[in-house]
Amino acid sequence: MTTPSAPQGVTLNAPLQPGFDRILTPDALAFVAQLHRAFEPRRQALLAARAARTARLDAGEKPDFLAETRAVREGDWKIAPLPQALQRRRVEITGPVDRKMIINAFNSGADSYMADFEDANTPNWANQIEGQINLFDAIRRTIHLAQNGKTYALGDTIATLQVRPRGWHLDEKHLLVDGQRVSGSLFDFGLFFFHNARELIARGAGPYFYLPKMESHLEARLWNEVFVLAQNTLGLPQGSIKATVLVETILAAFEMDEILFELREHSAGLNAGRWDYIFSAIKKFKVDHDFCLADRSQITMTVPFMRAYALLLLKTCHKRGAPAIGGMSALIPIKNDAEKNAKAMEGIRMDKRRDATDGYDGGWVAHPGLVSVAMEEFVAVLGDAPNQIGKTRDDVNVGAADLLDFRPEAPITEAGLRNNINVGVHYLGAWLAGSGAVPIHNLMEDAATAEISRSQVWQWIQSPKGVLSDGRKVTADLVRAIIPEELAKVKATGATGQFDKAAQIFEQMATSAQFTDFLTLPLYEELS
Ligand SMILES: CC(=O)SCCNC(=O)CCNC(=O)[C@H](O)C(C)(C)COP(=O)(O)OP(=O)(O)OC[C@H]1O[C@@H](n2cnc3c(N)ncnc32)[C@H](O)[C@@H]1OP(=O)(O)O
Ligand SMILES: O=CC(=O)O
Ligand SMILES: [Mg+2]
Repeated sequence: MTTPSAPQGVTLNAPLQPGFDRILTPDALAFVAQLHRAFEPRRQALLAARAARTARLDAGEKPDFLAETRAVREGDWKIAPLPQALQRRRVEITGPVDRKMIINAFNSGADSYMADFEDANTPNWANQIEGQINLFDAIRRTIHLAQNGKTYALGDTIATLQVRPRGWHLDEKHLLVDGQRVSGSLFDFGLFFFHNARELIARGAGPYFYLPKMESHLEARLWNEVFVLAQNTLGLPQGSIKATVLVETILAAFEMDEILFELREHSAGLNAGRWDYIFSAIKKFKVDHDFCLADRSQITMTVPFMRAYALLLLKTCHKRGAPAIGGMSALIPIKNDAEKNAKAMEGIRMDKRRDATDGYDGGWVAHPGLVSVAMEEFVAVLGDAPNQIGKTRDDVNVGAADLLDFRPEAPITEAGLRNNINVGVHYLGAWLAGSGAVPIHNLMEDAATAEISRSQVWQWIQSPKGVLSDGRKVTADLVRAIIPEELAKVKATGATGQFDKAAQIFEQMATSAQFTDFLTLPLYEELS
């Protein structure tokens, strides 16, 4: 519908539930429309460039560091100084923008909190707008909640807020400008920035963001231009915005210096987004018959290509005076099983110890129950220091071949195949029902981890190397036979979700000859 007060050319295709008008004001919509008109052609051109690059990779091209940006890599420059609020980021908690979780995350004891409109979130209309309302209230400290006999409000000391808008590939179909869907990135960023940038600055912090799933420095340049226009429009000083880029695609790993350089006035460093990174490696080399990774559980941070990526990210950041933030272990606290829980906590401890010892300035956790364990590991290395950006890693030497050293290839097991199918069906079903982050088999699953599961099944069917350790080839027929069995197991957990529909979509995505670029693209079209 076009509301009477909607700006020229702006159409809202969704119900205005009570309170939504606080966010969807005519001025805020006009701001998003301004961003759309300024940047949508570039977004589309960059998405087309992704597709063209994919076609070249499918034809056998191997990524390498860019010849045309050698001067940037070899130049002596640093990012702009960090604001006080982003100097200390030893533990960052992340989570969906649900009201209770927002309050819990702010109060968790973490230095920073990344409110997630991306991997941990189903971008249905209610989640997107309620998430904006929740953040609006939290920033002004008016947020509170009474639920299940408990009351929730912000404590005196809260984490520094960072917000992750959706990636460039996603649309927001409920807002049309001049008849076109707007970008999900610009919708999430635009509404948040319009309402909160000034307020955040007045409260001693600023509009801080995490930027997901970029594949090139040109995509970072687009974000930088968005920031410049946004700051000018609101009359805020250039450089007020700070953004940390997730290096979570294999192609971005070849352009880390360039990404920091593009955003240098607005940069708050890089983060090693491990799960999307693994997914991206599978996606970009999906038709390379020499490439086929083992069971998902085998692809840890210490396998050759992941270790190379983590060290190169760290070295690149510190050379440029930028924070290097570690990614997330999928381990979460395990209720009612002390032994398993102790093992999970030890896993978290080891993960953070490795990052801190390597030189990372902080790392992500998925759950408030993990903050103190992660903090202990960073404090053990950093002491009172806010970060260890001064620890340069000139000893690290990572080349293209190291980033592309895709091992291990074995084992691929029936248990691994079943687990991928089970997780895929469960996650897709939960996502369709509105939950973008779910505990499955005692692990955090979100859009990035689920992407690995479903893309591995696709690749194991397509690749000659997709052979189980008992000698059976993974085939579409085998996968079709297993799906109903795993669907029944998912339903038997009593979890909430649209699992029958999820199983259909999973089967289609896993067994069709064509690879689906992002699982969230077809799923989004299923949302009303
Ligand atoms: C690949 C990536 O992009 S990683 C980043 C994206 N992923 C994420 O952010 C995942 C964040 N984590 C989560 O969503 C959740 O921890 C889950 C879904 C994995 C598990 O959630 P639950 O099953 O609800 O956990 P659990 O029951 O143990 O929660 C205990 C309490 O902690 C709260 N909690 C759990 N995780 C979080 C979180 N990340 N932020 C804030 N509060 C949280 C719960 O709301 C609950 O609160 P309550 O006691 O007041 O009711
Ligand atoms: O966004 C983080 C990731 O690991 O993916
Ligand atoms: Mg990710």
